[in-house]
Amino acid sequence: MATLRIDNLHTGYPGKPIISGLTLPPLVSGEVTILTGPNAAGKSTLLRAIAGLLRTKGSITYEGQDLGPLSPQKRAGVVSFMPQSVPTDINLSVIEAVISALKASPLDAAGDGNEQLHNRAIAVLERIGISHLALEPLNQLSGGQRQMASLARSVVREPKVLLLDEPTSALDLKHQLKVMRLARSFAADGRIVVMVLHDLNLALKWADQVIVMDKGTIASHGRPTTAITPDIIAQVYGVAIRVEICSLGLPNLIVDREL
Ligand SMILES: Nc1ncnc2c1ncn2[C@@H]1O[C@H](COP(=O)(O)OP(=O)(O)OP(=O)(O)O)[C@@H](O)[C@H]1O
Repeated sequence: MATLRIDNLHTGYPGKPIISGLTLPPLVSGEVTILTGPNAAGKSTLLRAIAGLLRTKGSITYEGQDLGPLSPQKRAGVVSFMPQSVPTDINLSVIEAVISALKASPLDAAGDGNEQLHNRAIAVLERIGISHLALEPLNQLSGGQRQMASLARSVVREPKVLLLDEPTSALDLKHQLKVMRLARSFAADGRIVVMVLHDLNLALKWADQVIVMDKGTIASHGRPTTAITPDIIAQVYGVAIRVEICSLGLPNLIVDREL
């Protein structure tokens, strides 16, 4: 079992510290961790820091190896980050965008020729269920289609750690379930999957572990029904909720009122 450890992490933006001394529970391969919490809690900042996109102090280790000193290329071979907003100005087809994510990756450096890169990209589009969009220009896709294409770009490098920032925010109900099922299957491949989600019902039903962040710190963590309780949600969001077990035996969150 591979483990990502984040200890005493400090990060933020120039002149604007957001996270100061954060230690996360271990993130392990095979598991989906859902990171949730109010707007501006620091969730995206945390993912960006793990991805190596922000200056950090403290330690981020994968399998005991400090990721800090790795070159961007080596780090991208370990960690892949799907950002919240998908660029709309890329003048590429979906398949070209997925292949471009592979270029300069360790898989490319391993000497795979263009045909292998193309086949790898097609296989990912098929797995994600969007091979019919392969030749569509990225900038002419719907928001949800673009989000699925962005997911393809983030997984094509076969990262050990997959960081997905609100990957379901533009998706209809069916595609939300599809992405949650895919996230579980990426974990089943042996990856560490971390997703930022606002939908606490998806978190309750699909996560192995939930981390609730608030103001750059951890408000709670653990198995979904341990981390998401009426007390924690009242404290962090100022909202009264109930968690009931539905007829399928799954936890279901009902929002009652603002407090
Ligand atoms: N590029 C940036 N430069 C400066 N400050 C930033 C930048 N991006 C985010 N911030 C600030 O960092 C804080 C945390 O933002 P972050 O995006 O990490 O929150 P979040 O928990 O992901 O929020 P949301 O749920 O609204 O997406 C906010 O106060 C925000 O204003």
